[in-house]
Amino acid sequence: MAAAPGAFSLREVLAAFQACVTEQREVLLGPYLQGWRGLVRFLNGLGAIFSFISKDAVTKIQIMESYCGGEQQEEYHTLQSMVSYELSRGLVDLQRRSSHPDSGCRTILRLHRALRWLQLFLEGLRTAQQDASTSAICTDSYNASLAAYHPWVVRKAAVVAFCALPSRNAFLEVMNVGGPEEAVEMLGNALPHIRDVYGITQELYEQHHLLNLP
Ligand SMILES: CCCCCCCCCCCCC/C=C/[C@@H](O)[C@H](COP(=O)(O)O)NC(=O)CCCCCCCCCCCCCCC
Repeated sequence: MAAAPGAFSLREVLAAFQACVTEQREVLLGPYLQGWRGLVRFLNGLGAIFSFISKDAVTKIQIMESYCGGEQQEEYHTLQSMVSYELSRGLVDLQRRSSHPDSGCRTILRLHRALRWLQLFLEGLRTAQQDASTSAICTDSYNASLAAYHPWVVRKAAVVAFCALPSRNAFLEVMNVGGPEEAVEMLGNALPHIRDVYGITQELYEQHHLLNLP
């Protein structure tokens, strides 16, 4: 079953991550942020209990959009150009947040860590049994990724919110990609692109010692 015309489908959202990587293996920030916008829209549709998560994601997307549409927008065309621009101009707080608390580098790092959660979650969702618990898949993915960077109170609130997630099949249904088999197939096609974006970003941040920005 195809998604209704005009309906919001996660297929396009995940396709944005495919459009991120150029032939030169650079990551385009436009489609990257577009992908995140779509994910947040999807998250909002899951219920108000997730709004503390989507608010934080929106704040970070907006910070990035203001750079990408601002005076120095050329420098924010790709992740690579952003890193070299901000580092060469001393626009990144490396030890503690002070004069540049919202640099592009630290803001993308937060989304990058969340992308690892997304990758693990989608992999879990794709390979789990039909009757698996989405909230257990989500909790496991979170504990194996983002949780390490969050204080206790955020971890608690996140795990409580995950309990509100629908069952695996209902979740695949709200993705609006078609039936569960089609959704699983779409995830199989989308995941290599998400992994690719994650891998390129991770390598770039490692090279420049940016993985622990405050
Ligand atoms: C489907 C269930 C969705 C669960 C989402 C899992 C992620 C849980 C993250 C909990 C974040 C809580 C909010 C606060 C975060 C900040 O403290 C923290 C650090 O920022 P700071 O250094 O500026 O303080 N921020 C972050 O780590 C960034 C979090 C960004 C989360 C974006 C989550 C978007 C989720 C999109 C879900 C779409 C699911 C699609 C599946 C088919």
